[in-house]
Amino acid sequence: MKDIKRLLPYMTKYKLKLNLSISLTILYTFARSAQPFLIGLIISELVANVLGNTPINLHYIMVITIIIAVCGITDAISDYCANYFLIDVIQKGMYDIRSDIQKKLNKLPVSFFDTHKQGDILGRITTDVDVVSVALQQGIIKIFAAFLTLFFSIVFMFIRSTFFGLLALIIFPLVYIIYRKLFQRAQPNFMKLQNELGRLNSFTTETFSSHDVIQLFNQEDHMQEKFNEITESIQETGFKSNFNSSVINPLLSSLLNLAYILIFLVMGITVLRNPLVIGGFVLSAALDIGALQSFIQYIWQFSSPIRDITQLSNVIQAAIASLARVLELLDAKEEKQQVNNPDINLSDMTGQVTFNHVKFGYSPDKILMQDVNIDIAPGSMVAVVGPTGAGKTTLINLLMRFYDINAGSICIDTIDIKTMSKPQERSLFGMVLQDPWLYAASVADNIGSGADYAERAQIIAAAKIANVDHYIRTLPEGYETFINQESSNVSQGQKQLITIARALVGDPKILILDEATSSVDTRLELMIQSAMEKAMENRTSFIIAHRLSTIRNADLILVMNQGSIVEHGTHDDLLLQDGMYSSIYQSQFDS
Ligand SMILES: Nc1ncnc2c1ncn2[C@@H]1O[C@H](COP(=O)(O)OP(=O)(O)OP(=O)(O)O)[C@@H](O)[C@H]1O
Repeated sequence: MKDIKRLLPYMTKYKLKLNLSISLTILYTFARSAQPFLIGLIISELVANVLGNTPINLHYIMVITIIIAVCGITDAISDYCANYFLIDVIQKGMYDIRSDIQKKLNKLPVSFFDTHKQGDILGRITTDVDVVSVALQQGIIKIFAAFLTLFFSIVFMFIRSTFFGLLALIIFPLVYIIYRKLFQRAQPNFMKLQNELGRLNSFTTETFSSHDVIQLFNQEDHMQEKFNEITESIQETGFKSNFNSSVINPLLSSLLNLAYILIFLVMGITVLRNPLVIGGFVLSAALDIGALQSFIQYIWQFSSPIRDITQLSNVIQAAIASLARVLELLDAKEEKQQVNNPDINLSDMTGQVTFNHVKFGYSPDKILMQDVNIDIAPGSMVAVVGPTGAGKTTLINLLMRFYDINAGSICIDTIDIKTMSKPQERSLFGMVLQDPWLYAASVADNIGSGADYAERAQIIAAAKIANVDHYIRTLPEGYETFINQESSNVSQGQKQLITIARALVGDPKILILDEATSSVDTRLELMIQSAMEKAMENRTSFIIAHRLSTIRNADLILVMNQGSIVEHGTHDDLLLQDGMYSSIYQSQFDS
């Protein structure tokens, strides 16, 4: 219930349309419920005229018939319009939820994505929001209309006969108790089902994105087994939840039929014993034929809204589970919003970097870096090397403040990076990641995204430094060539050059290059190497090097192992030390 309340602001934002929809629903359910009552009035009048041997009161019958026609037309038109406005409100509400999720994702810390799988997040934005939207669309108006129809029907029944009105009311506590019991039984399974669907989403995203690797390592059978395990669990929880939910409808229908039989029985008795007197109390006079006809119609009509409510039970239960997953994402702890520090003049910064007694662990109980100290002069080229898992990427992650350190400080130009806002700090950096990721947009937009408001001249200048201007000009539409979703219309090496241009477009003070491990042909490799060398000129640069041949000219080489800097110096110094660097270098040289 608390979760459903959280949805309300998304709907009430569109107050006018929502109120219109609610008013029109009240109108059409009233008009619909009035019809049996009005027909009953005509029948009563006809019967009274025939039995009393009086002429048929045509005027009365005519007036009521016109009212019935007006009710019928009002019913149809307002039903249509109520749906129209409600669907509009719901779709706008879902749009708002999705954009809130998108905004939220931008505010979440990097560590959130370490613990939440991509496919699962994707499922929450797409499927879960959709399940909520369908339930609101199919459910909310039907359930609201169902309750109103029941309410108005009872009101009309009471107008005709208080006793039978009361009798009809006994159905409701019965329906409520059964519905609540079955609903509670099915709900945990619906939650499990939505989570399992999230797991399937993650699994398929992972397998599709690494399809070639799976085939390369003959992992198809293993993946198939994992897939079967998830889908079997979905099948099992899907059966349990939907079966429990689907039992509600037939069970309630049987009970309703029993209740009707009871009511008809009492009606029959009142006709035989008029008035019905129990224990000295006059409970009821027999209904006349018109009233009897209205009652029978109302009682049969009861089943329709009750059936609507019960039939929608599984849609609603699935939506409650999906809503919980959506809200969990919306409630995730955000990174603190930071304001730019006005005392910092970014354009005056030189790119000097220091790490002072930095201590860090991805989790507090597993410290990776105990005491890292580095001092890098502005404009130096720094290479970070070391075996896999040594902490090279972590060092960069900390410098970029993707994670906060446990102790110590990291400074740029003696200013602790914690005193800057993250956007302020990150505007000092250009970054070339190991995976040269491009998004579906033109080449120019891809390069331009490396800076705020990059002009065409800046884009071309960056492409020239990155040795990629000539290649771009040979493309069918030059800088306007559209790079497709998978970036499959540019080669791996060309992608790397474009990402170098992207990193340079904002003329950053500090450049980070995570050297790609995948090999490209020798000519392209030379082009990439020369692009990187040009890119590093006149700025502080960090290069995570996998091929030591690229870093011989580095001003400083940091050798990392198990989170610590175990050696540092120039290439020649380190070879003389004959330590870890020397042995890594030797092994690469030998191979
Ligand atoms: N997001 C993370 N959450 C938890 N542990 C992590 C995370 N990222 C890295 N680690 C762990 O931290 C250690 C250092 O990892 P890091 O990625 O910095 O190494 P690396 O030197 O860059 O390795 P490689 O050369 O293989 O890229 C490893 O033991 C790794 O398992």
